[in-house]
Amino acid sequence: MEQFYLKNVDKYHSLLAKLESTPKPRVSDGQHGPNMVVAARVRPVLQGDGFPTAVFPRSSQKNVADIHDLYNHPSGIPCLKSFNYQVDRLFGSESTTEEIYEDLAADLVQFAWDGGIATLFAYGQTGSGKTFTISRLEELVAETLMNGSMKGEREIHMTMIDLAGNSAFDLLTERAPISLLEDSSGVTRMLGAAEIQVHNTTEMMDLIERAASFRRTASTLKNNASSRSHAICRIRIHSPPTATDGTLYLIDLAGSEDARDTALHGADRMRETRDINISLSALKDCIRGKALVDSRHSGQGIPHIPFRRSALTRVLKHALDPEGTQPCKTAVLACVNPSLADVAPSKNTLRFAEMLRVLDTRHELQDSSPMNWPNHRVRLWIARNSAKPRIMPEVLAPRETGAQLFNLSDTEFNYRCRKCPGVRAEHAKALRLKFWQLFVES
Ligand SMILES: Nc1ncnc2c1ncn2[C@@H]1O[C@H](COP(=O)(O)OP(=O)(O)OP(=O)(O)O)[C@@H](O)[C@H]1O
Repeated sequence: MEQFYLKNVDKYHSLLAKLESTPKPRVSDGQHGPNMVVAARVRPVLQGDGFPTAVFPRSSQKNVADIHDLYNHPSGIPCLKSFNYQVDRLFGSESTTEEIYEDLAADLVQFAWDGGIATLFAYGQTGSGKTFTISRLEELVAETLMNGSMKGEREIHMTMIDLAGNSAFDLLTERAPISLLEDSSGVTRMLGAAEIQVHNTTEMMDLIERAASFRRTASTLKNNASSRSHAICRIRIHSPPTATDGTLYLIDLAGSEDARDTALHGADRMRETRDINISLSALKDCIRGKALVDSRHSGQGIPHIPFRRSALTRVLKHALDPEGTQPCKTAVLACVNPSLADVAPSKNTLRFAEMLRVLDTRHELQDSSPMNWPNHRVRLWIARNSAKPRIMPEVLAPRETGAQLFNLSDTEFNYRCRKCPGVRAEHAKALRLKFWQLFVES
């Protein structure tokens, strides 16, 4: 495939030049939940990449990224295939890690300082900038915790471990193996892992550097020092005896590897890749399960959350358990390599990020009578539910969209109402009247 892309780079540029400068707007699908943010970072094209960028953050919609792939059409004439993905926050190639810290991580640090469990994951294909981002974030966290700007006195304790398959290693004691054992309250303890108290930024940075030097890496096609394990940095913030300890996790997940690379390295690497994929899939289910409960999507109680499926989710159980008593917040940063040759894994990464998003419906449930909805919310409902394929209010005149909904049979209308989170069947009639009122006015 790389050969195909290389051969057709000029064609790719000419097809891009012919693209409409303002793509059709993607319907905004609402706000993220209170305790979960899914962001993406597109790293710059690096000198050695050798391919043009294929991932374009939209200027008109700040949280949408377009990917334009070059498709090897059976007719022999390459053509463009475009895809778009929506996240809660998108950081383009010019964004710095400092901006990401301010926008995404600073809130988590404060949350952990105040006694909550805050977790930040960096996820993405190999060579997409996860380690680059997490390392700098760790430095910024160290500066914030140690520069005296936070209110109150706390003790800071650090643990850094590495998970490869079901094995765990302590990165602060030269990769000594450790055991993951569940205690009687169901919390997984890292037995044998050192927990070191730090008193200033230098001590904290020394530990971070020491841990980085013991991280398990291997060479992949995309990255000469690819991380083949999940690195977990746990910062326990010990409060005065009356308050609960806060915890901040910064997690650099193992890079998802390309099938070509796996094929080159044989059975061991394939097993390793399989383990990584199992743990990432379990993580996705756990994060989503918790976010669903937090956003009150799940009316039928707590969904099954597969903590036991991987060592990673066992270790993080208390941070992702909807039944846990300590408040939790999670941020996921999907890292993307924008190179044209990496379009397939970039699409996978952004699809994974989209799957993690759970939109907040709490306000809808609190105020579920559509007669009380503000007009913008009615329009959003129409955009989501008016027809298949969806009709966007920008594409069709509002009166026409409203009329189309109004003219549906009762059964069809009720069916669509039931599919919309937060709308109960008994409100369908009110919703219908509201549409009529709105569109007669418009
Ligand atoms: N935002 C960025 N700006 C400049 N260079 C970057 C950026 N992000 C990543 N890089 C560079 O890209 C290369 C790959 O980055 P990194 O090792 O962080 O990837 P990774 O996703 O952790 O890969 P793996 O999963 O294989 O460990 C490094 O040389 C890094 O310096």
